[in-house]
Amino acid sequence: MTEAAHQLADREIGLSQASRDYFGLAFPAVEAFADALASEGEVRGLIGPREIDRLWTRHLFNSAAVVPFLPTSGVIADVGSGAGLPGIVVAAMRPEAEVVLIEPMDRRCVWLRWVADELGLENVDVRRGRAEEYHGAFEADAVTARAVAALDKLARLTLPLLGRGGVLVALKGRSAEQEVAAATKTLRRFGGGPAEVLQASTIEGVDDTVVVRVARETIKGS
Ligand SMILES: C[S@@+](CC[C@H](N)C(=O)[O-])C[C@H]1O[C@@H](n2cnc3c(N)ncnc32)[C@H](O)[C@@H]1O
Repeated sequence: MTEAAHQLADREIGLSQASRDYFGLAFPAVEAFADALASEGEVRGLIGPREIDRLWTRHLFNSAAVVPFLPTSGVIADVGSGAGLPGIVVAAMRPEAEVVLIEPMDRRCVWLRWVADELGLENVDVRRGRAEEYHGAFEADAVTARAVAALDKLARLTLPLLGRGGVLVALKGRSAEQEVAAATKTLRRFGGGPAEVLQASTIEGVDDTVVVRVARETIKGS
């Protein structure tokens, strides 16, 4: 192992411990979710073995970064939840909200229902299907998404799920600014206001998570 690799590993372990301490104290269900992903989640093929070592720093901590941008109650939909990122983390940290997890793959829905039940998260509602199938079915106060599609496509999928004043909070990476530029027309077409690219952080000193936030300002006919 090179010196740089050692330093990186130390940083990962330090951050994992800090994250685990923080979530373990404040949100025990997030810690229980980490344990479930690392055991049953790996067995069921929901998460790769390589990801287990960076579960906190790359996945849970990253997922938790959306939470400060979300309302404390109302309906929050997570589109393309997969293994439950960020949806299950959001449900654990926003216990007063109804969290709707929209996921087309049956195997993933079975997992999401199992893990929500295991963690005692009564505010989770798993709906199998594509986001498009739920347009007009309900009006969410917020929608979250991580690693589902570039913003242009994501806007088409998610903005119609929002009521007026609702917010899309998407986890993004370094391409966020370019995605916003490419999505300008689509955002306007679906009633979105200006997209904000924000650095998000739940642990001091770590700010490499990028969140794109868009409010739905208008709805056709209103
Ligand atoms: C790359 S995975 C990301 C999963 C999870 N959000 C994460 O960050 O680990 C993308 C997920 O989006 C789901 N998906 C793809 N198209 C979708 C759509 N139109 N509506 C809802 N979910 C969709 C896939 O089934 C898959 O679970």
